[in-house]
Amino acid sequence: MDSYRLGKLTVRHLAGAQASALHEIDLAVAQGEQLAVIGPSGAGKTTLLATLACAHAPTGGTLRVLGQDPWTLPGAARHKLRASLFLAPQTPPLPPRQRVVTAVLAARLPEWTLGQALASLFKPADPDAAHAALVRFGLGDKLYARVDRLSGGERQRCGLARLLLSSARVFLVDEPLSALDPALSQMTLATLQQEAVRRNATLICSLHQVDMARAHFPRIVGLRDGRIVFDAAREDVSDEMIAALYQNEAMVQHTPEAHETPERLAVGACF
Ligand SMILES: Nc1ncnc2c1ncn2[C@@H]1O[C@H](COP(=O)(O)OP(=O)(O)OP(=O)(O)O)[C@@H](O)[C@H]1O
Repeated sequence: MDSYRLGKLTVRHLAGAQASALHEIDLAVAQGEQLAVIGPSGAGKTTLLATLACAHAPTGGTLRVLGQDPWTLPGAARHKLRASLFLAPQTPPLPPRQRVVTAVLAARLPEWTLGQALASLFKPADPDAAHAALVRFGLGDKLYARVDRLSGGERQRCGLARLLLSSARVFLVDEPLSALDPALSQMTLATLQQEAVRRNATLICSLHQVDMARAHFPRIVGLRDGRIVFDAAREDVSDEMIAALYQNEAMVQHTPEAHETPERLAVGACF
């Protein structure tokens, strides 16, 4: 079964300008596939991941998630579908005063009753599982640390450790390496990819590190101005395609019109 099938999908932010954040996106992703989404700032990567996580309703086109249309499902069924999708935002929403163990175990909230959830706030339900997840991200010594005492990179990996405790079949990870040094970046990406393979989960990861994307992901989607510029196997992605994707429009040479010549401007400036 496909994890995703998008047809001419368009998304507009309510508070945004008139332009859509995603414009007529066609995309099919098979279960277990691993792909990186790259593109300049503002290209729409975060919006795409949030839409795939069913956090944003599209304004046009079609979206099928694990064979279902999330936005025609009743609320309870959509909630159940969302539990199969793990969205790891770039800045994980971890309560600052909470212990790391509690924050990581919160990944199990969708499976718990209210009583179990409340009990785990006072006595963590499964600290061994939380510890094992943290070890895989190099945070084994932070189990009982307070979240607000973690560095930015530690907090980011703490958010990713939650993913290991979830029962998700799709991992949607937004710029997981933005606060990490090169060695931690390698380890973090390897852990995410190994876990995805282990449970045959789909991994869709937005990255600013183009070299990491090309080195580690078999499929690369290039996004710019809310549109897919290319969707290709990594061996088919050339340096020219990358350069065009990131080409800065502001740097494009502007040929002045006759009335904008320096002489004319100078005369105008004198008077
Ligand atoms: N909540 C919002 N309300 C209004 N507009 C938004 C909102 N979030 C994003 N946008 C706009 O949607 C477009 C896509 O933004 P998005 O955050 O998806 O890009 P991105 O590729 O993830 O950028 P970055 O690499 O800088 O994180 C941008 O023009 C942005 O200004």
